[in-house]
Amino acid sequence: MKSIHSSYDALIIGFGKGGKTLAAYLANQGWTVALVEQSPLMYGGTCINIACIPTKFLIHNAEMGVPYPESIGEKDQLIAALRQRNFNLVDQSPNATVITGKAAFVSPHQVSVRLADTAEEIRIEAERIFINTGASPLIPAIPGIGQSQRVFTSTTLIQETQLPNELVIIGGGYIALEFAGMYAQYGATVTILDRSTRFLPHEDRDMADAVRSVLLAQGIRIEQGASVDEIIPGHTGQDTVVYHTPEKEQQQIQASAILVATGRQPYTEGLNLSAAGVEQDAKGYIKVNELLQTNVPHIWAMGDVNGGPQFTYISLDDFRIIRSQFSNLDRHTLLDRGQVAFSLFISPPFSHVGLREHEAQTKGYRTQVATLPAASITRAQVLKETAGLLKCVVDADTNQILGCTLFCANSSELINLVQLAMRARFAYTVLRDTIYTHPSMSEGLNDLFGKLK
Ligand SMILES: Cc1cc2nc3c(=O)[nH]c(=O)nc-3n(C[C@H](O)[C@H](O)[C@H](O)COP(=O)(O)OP(=O)(O)OC[C@H]3O[C@@H](n4cnc5c(N)ncnc54)[C@H](O)[C@@H]3O)c2cc1C
Ligand SMILES: NC(=O)c1ccc[n+]([C@@H]2O[C@H](COP(=O)([O-])OP(=O)(O)OC[C@H]3O[C@@H](n4cnc5c(N)ncnc54)[C@H](O)[C@@H]3O)[C@@H](O)[C@H]2O)c1
Repeated sequence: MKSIHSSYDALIIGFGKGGKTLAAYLANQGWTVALVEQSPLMYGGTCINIACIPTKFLIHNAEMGVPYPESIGEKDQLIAALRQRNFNLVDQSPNATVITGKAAFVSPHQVSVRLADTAEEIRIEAERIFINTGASPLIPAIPGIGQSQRVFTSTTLIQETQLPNELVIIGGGYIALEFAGMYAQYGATVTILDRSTRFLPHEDRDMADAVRSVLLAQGIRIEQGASVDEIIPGHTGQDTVVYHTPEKEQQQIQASAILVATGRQPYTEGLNLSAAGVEQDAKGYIKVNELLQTNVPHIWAMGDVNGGPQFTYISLDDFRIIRSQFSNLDRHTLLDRGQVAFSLFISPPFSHVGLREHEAQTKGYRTQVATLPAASITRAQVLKETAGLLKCVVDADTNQILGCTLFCANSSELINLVQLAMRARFAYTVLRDTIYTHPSMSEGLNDLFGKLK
């Protein structure tokens, strides 16, 4: 281990995507950098250890038919290797040091760190401080939830080596749907209990209905408007989840595992932000300006903890915003971020960028809209992945693409192509008339945009 100094040019708290990239960048520029991470099992942050990478690996294995216990073992090997690689990425730089311990502010320029191995408390000062501490699962106050041995979060469920027979998922967002698809493919009986009365409430109804029918066909039961009243711990390998429907009818379901996927909250526990005078919003997110500076000008907040969209690529873009303040590169701020695409990794993946049809109409656009069944794309037939629907929304007055939703094989790649076209402000005709390789899912864009007049 490298020796720890009492003072650094930059102190980064948390080993998230933005923070680790910034640590390597600043160290390369000759700054002295300390990166504090509370757990050796979290080098590299949430994405590689407990979120994007392990879940997408497990989803892919499920699609390939690899048995669950084997998949969990392979996943553990993969993330151990990535963890080491991420540690080296920062710590092997001569100007950067990874310090393993829990950081807490003592004053605006000083942080105490309780070292993970010795429990010793050390103090570090830094001219500039970057907070990148992420988010943690939000656990609703459901009676019995604390007593149950079968309640899991996304972090703990993917550590289970045995497949749960009956998985009940509380929530209907990203984690709920990705885990539902994955565990159903591994062979579990899956029920989603979603408090919202509408499935995928932000999506156009035609797209939401297409997703819902595919998940139902995969054997997943979906209860909308389900409010969980109680979890009753059982002694025979199952708990009882008691919930009521919008019509106030009480229902019960048996669960060998219960996944709580009801959102995530900023991770500021123990950080003692008040000692630095850093302000938080009503939900606890750290308030930042368009440069990601907090109200204390030498302290920045990046990644999930600053209340932006919770994606790894947003944390990386937060790095770009901060980098532009310490380099000769053009200034990049939150104001020029533009449209952010996302992909929900169900089978097939569901991806979106820009405005939905209902949003474009609410904003007063005169729209042209087209949809295309995924089955009409030859590549989808080749892949035997014919489920799904594609949709585009175009400004009828300017031919600009307003939004696109792709529920089809490879949509997590295709959506980046559409996003690039939107960013370049291409007319939709560019995507319609581009020569794509064959047979490819991209060719679907010829046909989708070709349906517009
Ligand atoms: C199950 C799941 C699946 C996901 N899938 C995707 C996906 O497919 N694609 C995608 O883009 N996003 C996905 N996300 C979201 C993505 O993981 C997060 O947006 C991203 O990891 C946030 O990174 P971050 O930079 O904010 O910090 P994080 O990576 O969360 O890092 C924060 C680090 O700070 C440490 N820390 C916290 N407090 C302290 C302290 N006081 N002292 C020292 N260290 C501290 C933590 O241990 C942690 O390692 C997923 C999330 C989950 C939960
Ligand atoms: N593919 C990806 O990029 C990906 C994958 C997973 C997670 N993520 C990120 O992680 C974040 C957190 O994911 P998430 O799924 O936990 O949150 P989410 O905000 O996506 O969904 C929360 C869901 O829980 C429901 N809910 C809330 N309280 C409830 C209750 N008491 N009972 C029943 N349902 C309840 C809501 O209606 C909603 O459907 C996401 O916002 C996303 O940014 C991204």
